Formats: sequence, structure tokens, C-alpha cells
Amino acid sequence: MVMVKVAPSILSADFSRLGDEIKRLEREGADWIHIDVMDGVFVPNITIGQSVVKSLRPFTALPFDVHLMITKPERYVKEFADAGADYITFHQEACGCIPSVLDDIHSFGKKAGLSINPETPFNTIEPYMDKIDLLLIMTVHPGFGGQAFMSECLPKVAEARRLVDENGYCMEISVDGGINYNTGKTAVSTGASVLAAGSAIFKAPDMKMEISRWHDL
Ligand SMILES: O=C(CO)[C@@H](O)[C@H](O)COP(=O)(O)O
Repeated sequence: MVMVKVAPSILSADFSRLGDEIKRLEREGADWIHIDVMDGVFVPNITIGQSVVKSLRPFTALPFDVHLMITKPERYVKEFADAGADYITFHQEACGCIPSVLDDIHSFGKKAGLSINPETPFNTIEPYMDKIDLLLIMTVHPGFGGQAFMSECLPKVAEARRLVDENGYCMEISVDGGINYNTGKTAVSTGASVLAAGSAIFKAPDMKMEISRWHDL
């Protein structure tokens, strides 16, 4: 059995000391650092850009799982690759040239991820399943932390897992939004291999213990 990866979202971190927060996540057992990049257009919130990602890179060797919630992500692949992203994930809904963006990400030696919003049907990303390294299934409407998990997104997780297992695709299935121990457990039993979570990790009374029990899901 493969261990679940825990990818804490620094959207819930203290932005005045992000470097320390990242070092803390590494100490407490995180597998990846999930970085939410929002442009105020694709989603109604603005967060961080490539220069912040670059300035955080020296704080850890953990993979940076950069989730681009921006329109026309093709404009910024090189910037985030140069900034030190390991996974660059963009949205199906934000991009009219998915195959070329996937190629672009791979050409920089990075892992390519594709994400879908709760209302987006699974069949819109199905043609790319053999070309992606990560499928990020949103389990809230993107833009903000602290929202409630949308269980209606779980059939997409199940469908993705079925296709991965049947075809032997080498990719991670991540869920993002409203993930806590209980919703994470449901998502993992449905087929997720990565749990991206902000509130539940940063608000946990004992972050190390919380991450550790998620590893056992
Ligand atoms: O991408 C997003 C929100 O758009 C997420 O990564 C949030 O950061 C998750 O926060 P919680 O729902 O876990 O608080």
C-alpha cells in the first residue's frame, strides 16, 4: 500500500513569516508544500506570485506543489518553473491550450498537474490522463480556505482512480478543499493519493500528530 501524501496549503499559514512556516511544515512531517497562486480574476482572491515562491525555495527541499488559479496560465509556466516549483498545476477552465501547456511544463523538467472545479465534468480532462503527473480535484469552489468539503466531487475521484488503475498511469490524484481527517479518509478510500489542506493542518492542536495520522489513512 502506498502512503498518502500530505500537502499542507500555506494559504492558512502566517503570511508575515512564511519561511518559518515552511520549515515548521517540514519538521512536522509534511510531504509537499501546497502553494495557492490566485490572480483575482480566475478566482475572487489574490495571493502570491512567482517572486514569493522563489524567495521561499531556500527554506526547504520538499516539493513545491504550485496550484495556479489564474487565467491563461500559459503566460507564467516559465516564471514558476524558474522560481522552483516542482509540480505546476493549472485549471482546465482557465486554459484553451491544455496540451501545449502540459508540454511546456514538462520541457522545464517539471511535473504537470491539471485541476478541475467542482462543477466541471470529469470527461473534460479525461483526454489528458496519460499526459499528466497530477490530477487536482477541487472539493470546494476555489478561492478561499476554510470552506466545507463538497462530497458531490467524490465520483470524479473514483473515476480517476479507476482509469489510473486500469491503464497503469503514473500519476497522483489530489483532493483540495475542506479536507480534514474525516473527509480525507473518505477521499483516500475513494482513490485520492494526495491530501491538500490548509485549515485542518494549521489549526490542529498538534500538527505533527495530525499529519502522522493522515499518513495512516
Ligand atoms: O486551493 C484552495 C482554495 O482555493 C485550497 O488549497 C485551500 O487552501 C484549502 O484550504 P482548506 O479548505 O483546507 O482550509
